[in-house]
Amino acid sequence: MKEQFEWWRTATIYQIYPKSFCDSGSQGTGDIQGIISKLDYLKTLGVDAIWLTPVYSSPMIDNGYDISDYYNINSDFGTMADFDQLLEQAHQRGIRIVMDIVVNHTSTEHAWFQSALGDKNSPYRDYYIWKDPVDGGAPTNWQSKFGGNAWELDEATGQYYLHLFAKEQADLNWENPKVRQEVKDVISFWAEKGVDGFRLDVINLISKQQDFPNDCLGDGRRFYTDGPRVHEYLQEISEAVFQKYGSVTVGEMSSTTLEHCQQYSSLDSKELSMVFNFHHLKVDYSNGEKWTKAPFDFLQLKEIFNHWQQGLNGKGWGALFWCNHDQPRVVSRLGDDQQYRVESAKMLAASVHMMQGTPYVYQGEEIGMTNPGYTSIEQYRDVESTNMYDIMVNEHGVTEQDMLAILAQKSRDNSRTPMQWNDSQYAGFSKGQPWLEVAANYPEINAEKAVVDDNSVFHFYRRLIELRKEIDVITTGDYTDMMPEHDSIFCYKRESESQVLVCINNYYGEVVECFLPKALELEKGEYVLSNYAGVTEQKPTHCFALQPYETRVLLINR
Ligand SMILES: O=P(O)(O)OC[C@H]1O[C@H](O[C@H]2O[C@H](CO)[C@@H](O)[C@H](O)[C@H]2O)[C@H](O)[C@@H](O)[C@@H]1O
Repeated sequence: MKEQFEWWRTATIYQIYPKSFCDSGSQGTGDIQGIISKLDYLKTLGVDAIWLTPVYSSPMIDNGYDISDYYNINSDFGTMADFDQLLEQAHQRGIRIVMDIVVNHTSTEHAWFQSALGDKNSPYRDYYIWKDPVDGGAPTNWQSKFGGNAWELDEATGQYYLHLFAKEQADLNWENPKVRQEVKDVISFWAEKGVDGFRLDVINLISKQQDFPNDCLGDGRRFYTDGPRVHEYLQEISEAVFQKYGSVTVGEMSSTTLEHCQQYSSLDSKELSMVFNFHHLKVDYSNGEKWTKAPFDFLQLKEIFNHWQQGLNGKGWGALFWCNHDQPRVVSRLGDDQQYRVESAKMLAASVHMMQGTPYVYQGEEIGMTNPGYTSIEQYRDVESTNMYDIMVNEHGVTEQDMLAILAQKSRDNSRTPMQWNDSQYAGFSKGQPWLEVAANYPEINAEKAVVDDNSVFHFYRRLIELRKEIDVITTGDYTDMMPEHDSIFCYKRESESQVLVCINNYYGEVVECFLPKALELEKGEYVLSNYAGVTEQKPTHCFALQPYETRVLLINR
């Protein structure tokens, strides 16, 4: 079958957020030379590819997701020569490079927008989405994902432009064929350089319902999420660029559905290789609201995994992940980042890495980095966090103390703290003061310590990455949740004609008894991985006690 020859189905991809990864000097922000200096570390971890979040020219209102020039490197990160060196050095080590492409919107400092602003006759006016005022105000009640109305007035022309994110991120008008041609040109430029793939930012938002109705039920997302022409546009770009260059592609799908994702990532590769969806990361949203402080719903988490694992099997392909630059650290979120930090970080890792899909590891996840526990609004830098703080405190009457507690759980800055390389000043991230405060636990939690400790979270991830290449059923097997009703164990089975793999996880800090069905042929089985000493030497049994946050991976060769 074709998919057996696609490298990314057995690969693990490492996400780098360059601003926070490694500074080769003392400016306090990471750079490309810093990344090059850590390629051997990534080689030791065993990852197949790096997904690099945006390094293009940008005013950095949204840390690079506001691009002002798609053909240049942001001077804070280095030069095009540095980028070419990174590509060459990564390739020399057998590591591929996946670039982030942000084409739902551009920065308002992009030359196209600068020409369009204030001039209805600009050749670039129709590159963006402009509307006349309605009743003297915004054209619709759609909300920006970063807070407030999604339309901003262009005073010179009296029209509004659409921005689904910050007002400095203007949405492109994909109805205009010239915009689609520009997108193809941009992607071709990087593919020609030898870049191996692309991660497409919020790509399912590019097609808006053209009558732009008010949303009396919500924030407007139903009129542009998985919109009317999105599949047509993706097929057009794929045919012109991705298929031509053999690029791997992963689409970030905001608030999407399984049915659309089956089509985006269908096995005929007409659109994308795979998709990110975020439903499993909303199980700690109270009534669907992100800006709340709530415990996670364990049964709902399992239901979501079951829905997506079974729904994509044989129809599409998903990315497997807990962490990225928009999500809090998973060990703080779903694990125990104090007493059982190491055990819970490993258990959470195993529970997604043994599923079907392509795992993504976000920088620092592989050493069990935690949320920093900021206590003051001055410590935050993220545009979404600071906007929402103002809105919740000044417009919704949330107390400052409550909002700080919410940010400590939900802010995107939780994952953007500098990478903890060693126990020297600033965690070895930079010789100068970092742009965002380092988490105070870096003397204990850092890469240097992890690499020399065989029992570290780092070596557990390394083993997970290896197992994916050694055991076929991890890539190909069907998925069944064996205990969907259990209130603390997540135990699922992967099954092919020749193998059965069972991944058993205790999601809580108490010992719990686990009973495996008699039908499992345990006499042919062995434990291939565990986060507790001595388990892999044991013969599997049908009944045993699972320790706090214990994970066991059991393989049965039929
Ligand atoms: O939570 P969802 O509605 O499912 O959306 C998924 C994520 O979408 C946005 O992330 C990406 O686009 C932003 C604008 O370019 C950028 O700021 C972000 O860094 C990108 O990853 C949204 O900002 C995230 O919070 C959502 O998780």
